Amino acid sequence: MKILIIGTGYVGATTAMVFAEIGWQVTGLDIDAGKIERLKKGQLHFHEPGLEDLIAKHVQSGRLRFTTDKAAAIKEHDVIFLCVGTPSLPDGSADLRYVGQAAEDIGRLMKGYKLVVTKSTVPVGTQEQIKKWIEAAQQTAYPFDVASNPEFLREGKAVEDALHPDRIVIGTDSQRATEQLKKLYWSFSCPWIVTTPRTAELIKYASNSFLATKISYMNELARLCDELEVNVKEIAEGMGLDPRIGPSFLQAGLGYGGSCFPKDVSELVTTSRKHHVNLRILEGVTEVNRMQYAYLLDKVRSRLSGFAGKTVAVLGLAFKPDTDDIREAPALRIIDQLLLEQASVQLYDPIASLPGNAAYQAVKFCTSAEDALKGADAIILCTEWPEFAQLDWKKAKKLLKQPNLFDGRNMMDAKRLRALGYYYQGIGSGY
Ligand SMILES: NC(=O)c1ccc[n+]([C@@H]2O[C@H](COP(=O)([O-])OP(=O)(O)OC[C@H]3O[C@@H](n4cnc5c(N)ncnc54)[C@H](O)[C@@H]3O)[C@@H](O)[C@H]2O)c1
Ligand SMILES: O=c1ccn([C@@H]2O[C@H](COP(=O)(O)OP(=O)(O)O[C@H]3O[C@H](CO)[C@@H](O)[C@H](O)[C@H]3O)[C@@H](O)[C@H]2O)c(=O)[nH]1
Repeated sequence: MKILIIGTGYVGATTAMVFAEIGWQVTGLDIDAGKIERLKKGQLHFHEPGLEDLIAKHVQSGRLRFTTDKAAAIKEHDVIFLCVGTPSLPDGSADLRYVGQAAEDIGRLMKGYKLVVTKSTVPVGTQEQIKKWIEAAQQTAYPFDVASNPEFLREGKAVEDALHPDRIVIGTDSQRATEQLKKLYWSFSCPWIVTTPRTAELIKYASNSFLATKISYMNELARLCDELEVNVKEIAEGMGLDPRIGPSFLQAGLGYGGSCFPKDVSELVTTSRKHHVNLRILEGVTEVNRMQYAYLLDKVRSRLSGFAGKTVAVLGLAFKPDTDDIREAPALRIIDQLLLEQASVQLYDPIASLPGNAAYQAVKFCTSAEDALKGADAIILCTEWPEFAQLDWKKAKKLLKQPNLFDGRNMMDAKRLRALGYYYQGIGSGY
């Protein structure tokens, strides 16, 4: 079986690598010629630890190739994975235009049986819609099957997650598709869930929304911790030792960002409303997350008695470490607000950069953390890059105008920094 991956972003490039790694012949197809040119040379167009080396290895061996030639690619491959983006529409629901375009291409250009597998995160009922799009575009009624196979990898840990998944979920009504997918994933020994397309689609949204719920729960609790002079990190530790709760996703901070949680929670809430079901917990999760950055910013504003004329060092831009992805990054909301309130912003991130638009012209993008601290009245830590913990904070204090440190990721040792003379505030850092 030859595998075609449509869309070579985070999920597509990683999926292509995984199938090449277990021995299949794989082609990546994208409409973005710039991305394909780089991938052909074994270069990645985003930052993901370990992925570029593996892609380069398989490009060199000839097991992995990349193209923009839709007609040839669709004709030559029996199994096609859809890995295109599904961003949010203004009403919060998923924009399926890229999925629709890819399905239409498949219908129009197929010349024999195809198995079309959706890895993109898509709303419940999308497999039925994909079938209709393909059928509508077909000139000859070649047979095909569709299947949902949601992806659970995390950015920054994509290689590890994709090569060692904790489950594989397959949603299809076709026995032939199930058998083909089991053959494709031959080397994986994790649990399998084979179910209906709708169930598979909902498992993905339910998983992301539950993880987002854990985070918002801890963020709300952190606000109470601040009032009660209790440290939320110790609460998380105490809770996490209960195996029914588990230690992960209990870190309070600036809230969740990235290309998945915000849009997926929003899609599930929007779809539910269309079915006259109000997911009140998830509405609360979204609301807590929306205001979490403002919670920290209020503390900074109050400490500085307003932002006008003040210099603020923002450390970290990416929505989390080990990625250059800034989609829905809390740091962006913070920078927007600081600029609005006429602060001077000095920003540093080890790999992420600001969008090139005029709104951010006023931000001084620095080449080191130390550079960003020079003359600052306050520091806001927005991403828990390890290099920030390793900074010489004693020396750093001398660079600052005022030693105010606001830790949006609760990553620093509060006692040590206070002993060094910093005014330190985390989120729910309590005492
Ligand atoms: N990023 C993640 O960590 C992650 C994890 C799990 C699931 N997902 C889901 O996977 C999907 C893809 O996410 P991503 O982050 O990889 O997106 P992305 O934006 O990084 O990549 C999507 C790619 O698809 C290409 N594309 C769009 N339309 C196309 C078409 N008709 N033909 C060929 N290529 C086309 C784009 O040019 C782009 O390169 C989304 O539904 C997302 O929710 C993402
Ligand atoms: O305890 C925690 C854990 C995470 N976060 C934040 O939550 C966001 C998302 O983090 P993470 O889940 O690690 O990153 P993603 O790459 O967005 O991965 C999520 O979204 C993907 C896309 O759907 C899924 O495939 C993954 O399973 C799911 O973890 C980030 O802003 C983190 O800073 C917290 O604030 N506290």
